[in-house]
Amino acid sequence: MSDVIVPFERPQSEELTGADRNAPLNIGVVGADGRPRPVRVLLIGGTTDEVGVITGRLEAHAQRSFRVQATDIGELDSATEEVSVDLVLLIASEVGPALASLRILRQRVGEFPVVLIGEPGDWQQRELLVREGATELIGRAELADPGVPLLERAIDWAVERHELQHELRRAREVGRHLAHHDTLTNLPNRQAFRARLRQLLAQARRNRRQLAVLFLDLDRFKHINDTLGHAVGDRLLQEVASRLKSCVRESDMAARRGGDEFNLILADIRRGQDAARVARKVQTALAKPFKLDGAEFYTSASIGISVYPADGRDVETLVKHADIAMYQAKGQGGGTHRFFLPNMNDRALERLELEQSLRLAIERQEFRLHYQPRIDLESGRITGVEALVRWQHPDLGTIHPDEFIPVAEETGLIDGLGAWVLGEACRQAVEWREQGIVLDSVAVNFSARQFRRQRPAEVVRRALEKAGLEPGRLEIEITESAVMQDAGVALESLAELRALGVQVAIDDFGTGYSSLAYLKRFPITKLKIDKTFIRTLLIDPKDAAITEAIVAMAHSLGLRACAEGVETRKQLEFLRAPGCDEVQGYVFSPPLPVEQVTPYLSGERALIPDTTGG
Ligand SMILES: Nc1nc2c(ncn2[C@@H]2O[C@@H]3COP(=O)(O)O[C@H]4[C@@H](O)[C@H](n5cnc6c(=O)[nH]c(N)nc65)O[C@@H]4COP(=O)(O)O[C@H]3[C@H]2O)c(=O)[nH]1
Repeated sequence: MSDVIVPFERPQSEELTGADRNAPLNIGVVGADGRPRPVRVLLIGGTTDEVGVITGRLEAHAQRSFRVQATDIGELDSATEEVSVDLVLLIASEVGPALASLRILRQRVGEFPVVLIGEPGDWQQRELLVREGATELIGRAELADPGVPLLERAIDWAVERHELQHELRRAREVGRHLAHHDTLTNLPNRQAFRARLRQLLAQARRNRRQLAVLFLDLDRFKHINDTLGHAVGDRLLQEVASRLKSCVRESDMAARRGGDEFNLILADIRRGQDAARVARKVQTALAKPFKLDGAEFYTSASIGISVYPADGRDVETLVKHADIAMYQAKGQGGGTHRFFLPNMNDRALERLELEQSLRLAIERQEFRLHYQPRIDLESGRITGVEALVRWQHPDLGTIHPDEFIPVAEETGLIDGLGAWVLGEACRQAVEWREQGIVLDSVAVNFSARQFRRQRPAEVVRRALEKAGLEPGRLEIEITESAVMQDAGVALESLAELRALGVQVAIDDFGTGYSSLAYLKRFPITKLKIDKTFIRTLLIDPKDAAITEAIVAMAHSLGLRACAEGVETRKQLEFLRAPGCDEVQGYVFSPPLPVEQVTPYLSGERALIPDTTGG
């Protein structure tokens, strides 16, 4: 074996011209430092003269230098063991040895261009040689002719073709990667997740091991996306993806299903609690603030867990059950995990049925509004009513909002339903006015989603205009938790509502976590004390103290205080002392259909506090 080192800087060859000379032949020509390096050539076979001719011609090559190792065809086996080559020149006249050499080369050295220098055989033989790895074929006789730069061209073409093949392979790999990965987060996508889960299930079955599927949905993601824009939402998802990856082992998988939903596979767990540990780890990872665009965001996830084989033996069942468990976690307020339990299935089915009939209910106009009077505690006058929606289900009878508002919220059906409630309440207020019943205000509940939607004031303005109601006669009730979800954005929406002239009450006050700094700045008109405090007012001195404190705080902020859920005369009396302005509750009246409430509003019937409850 000889080793010929050819210096790198070569004068330009007169033989290679035009496109050939400038062709970008990079494979094997660029070293690790980014600088061109000699092309490593393995020259196999040939006579001493031929080896001499070839090395001479390579030395004279215009653009690159070559480092040639020559070996006999018979020594190929041992020669290729430790060489790394960029290009092979194989001299073999017979098809048999040429094919055998090509096969050895492919096995031992791998992928590289091969210029076969031999006797031109028939096309079938040529085809066979190409199939076995010959990139270019030239005749042995042509080597000797210095006037024809066939060898140089063959080398250039071989390298070029090899490079193209290489690029094609890479493009295919990229294509395959894209087909199996989510472009935003670069995590495996849903298809890849399913394929991997199928594979891991087969392994778990063989080895009698357990595995867990986690279904993860970010809490409040839609809110971030809606209010801060998709660009911030996307960056948050990317950051979440990388945190999720760091929570699982190499053998596990973190995948993105789409939107803000992710799946994890824990490939091998000893008991279910191992999955709970990972779920907690994920929550801890997500609890750290996300710094995007110079601002800090917080998110958490609702995680459902299903375990093979207890909760399912196939991909579909395990994913479905983890999804159901995730909904349960979400129902607990998010930021937590739940294991799948068999009875969750029934509840999930019920929910699905509810969702389906809720869609129909809107079309079939099965909703009615009931109105609960609100009374000024000092004068006993009815100041207004709160509109509360009821669903007259054709089979199930009256369904209360606590059962369907959350479903309507999650599915987005609240948009249509909320708009109907608002329009109907405004229309009714105008109808009462036309009957001579003038109320301070009619209150309408706005759900968190309705409020989050951009410009709730616009929806309200249109409803007022359509009904012909003065803005001051409408009160919008928004729960404390909905407002505090993103107090900064709420501040703007509330200001717009107030600018319209409508009144705004914070509902269920005391149950959420109000930032008093924000509360001070909110342009609201009323605080409604949650009925849970009123219920235990006379039993629990702490609730009594909280109620008094809320009334005092409302007054010092220049707001009215309204107590909800007042059921007894004693509660009513208690509320007088701190100067609570208004009350609402069964002690006066439950929410009533319009025909029953109207006589009270018109004064035709008097609203007398109920004494039966004590
Ligand atoms: N224990 C007790 N309860 C009393 C008493 N007086 C009234 N209530 C009930 O307390 C709830 C007060 O409404 P909320 O806090 O706004 O709570 C409402 C509100 O958050 C929501 N909701 C009702 N209608 C609508 C609507 O049109 N849109 C939206 N987004 N939410 C609505 O559903 C919740 C429940 O509504 P309802 O079932 O009508 O329940 C009503 C009412 O019937 C009492 O003395 N004792």
